[in-house]
Amino acid sequence: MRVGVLGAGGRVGREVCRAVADAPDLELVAAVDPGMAGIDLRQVAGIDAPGLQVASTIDELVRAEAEVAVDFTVAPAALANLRWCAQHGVHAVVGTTGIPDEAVEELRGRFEQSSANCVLAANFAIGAALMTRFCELAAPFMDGVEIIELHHDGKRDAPSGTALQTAARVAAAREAAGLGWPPDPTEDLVLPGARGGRAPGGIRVHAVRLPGLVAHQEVVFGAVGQSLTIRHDAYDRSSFMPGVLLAVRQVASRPGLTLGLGPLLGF
Ligand SMILES: NC(=O)C1=CN([C@@H]2O[C@H](COP(=O)(O)OP(=O)(O)OC[C@H]3O[C@@H](n4cnc5c(N)ncnc54)[C@H](OP(=O)(O)O)[C@@H]3O)[C@@H](O)[C@H]2O)C=CC1
Ligand SMILES: O=C(O)C1=N[C@H](C(=O)O)C[C@H](O)C1
Repeated sequence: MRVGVLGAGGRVGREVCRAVADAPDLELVAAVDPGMAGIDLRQVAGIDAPGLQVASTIDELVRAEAEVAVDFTVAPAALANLRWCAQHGVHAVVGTTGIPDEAVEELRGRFEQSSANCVLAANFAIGAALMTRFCELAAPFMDGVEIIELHHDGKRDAPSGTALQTAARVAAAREAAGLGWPPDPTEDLVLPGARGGRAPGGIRVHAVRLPGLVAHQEVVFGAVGQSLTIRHDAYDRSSFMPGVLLAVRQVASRPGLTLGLGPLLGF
C-alpha cells in the first residue's frame, strides 16, 4: 500500500511518517506540509527516507501514485484535502478534528460517489475507542454525566473531537434509554463559563489546556450516593499509531465513509 501523509511536519504527522516507514507492508511515498516544503523528510521526521522531500500541495499524491492519504492537519485544510481525495480516487484516513457535522455529511456523500473510501476517527487510540464504548454502556444506568478533556497547550480546537464524539454517543445511549438531558441544578453562575460548554444532548464538557499534557479524558457519571469515572490517558503520540495503521490497511475494503475506530475493531 502506497501512503502519503498530509500534515507530515506536525506533531502527529511526523509520528505517522515514522510508523508508515517502519511498517513492512506499507510504503511512504509522499509527505505534504506547506510550511516545510522542500525540506528533507529525514530532517523533519528523523526517518531514513532517502530522496523524500516535503511537498507543498496535495497534488504530490498523484505524482507519487499514493493509494491512501493520512490527514492530520487542521479542519479547513482537511476538508479541502478530503474533497480532493474523493475526486481523485485516493483513499483517506483522517484524524483531524474540528470538521463540522454538516461537512462530514457532505463528505459522506462524496465518498459514496467515489471509487475511494474514507475512515474518519476523532481518536485513533484503541483505549480511547474502548473508553467511548464503556461510556455508552454506563450511560443508561447513571443520572448525570460530565466530560473533562485535558490536552497539551498547542491544541488549536476546543473541545476535543473525542469529547464531542463521546458526548454524542452518551447522549444517544441516554435517549435510547428514555433519559432526557442530565440534570443541571446551577442557579447562580458567578463566573461565566464555570460550568463548561453544553454539547448536543445537554452534556457538559470542560476543556483543560496545559503544558506537559498530551491527550486525556475523564467521563464522570453520577447517581445517588455513587460516581463512576472512566478515564483514558495518551502519554505519547505513538498511542495513536496502531489505530492509524489498522485504518490504512482496512480503508480500501470499507466502502463510503466509516466514522470512528469501533467498526474496525468489531464494536
Ligand atoms: N484522531 C486522532 O487520533 C488524533 C487527532 N489529532 C488531531 O490531528 C490534528 C493535528 O494535530 P497535531 O499534529 O497536534 O497538530 P499540528 O499543528 O502539530 O500539525 C498540523 C500540521 O498540518 C500542517 N498543515 C496545515 N495545512 C496543511 C495542508 N493544507 N496540507 C498539509 N499540511 C497542512 C500544519 O502546518 P502549519 O503549522 O504551518 O499550519 C502542521 O504542520 C488536530 O486536528 C488534532 O486534533 C491529534 C492527535 C490524535
Ligand atoms: O489535538 C490532539 O492532541 C488530539 N486531538 C484529538 C481530539 O481532538 O480528540 C484526539 C486526541 O485527543 C489528541
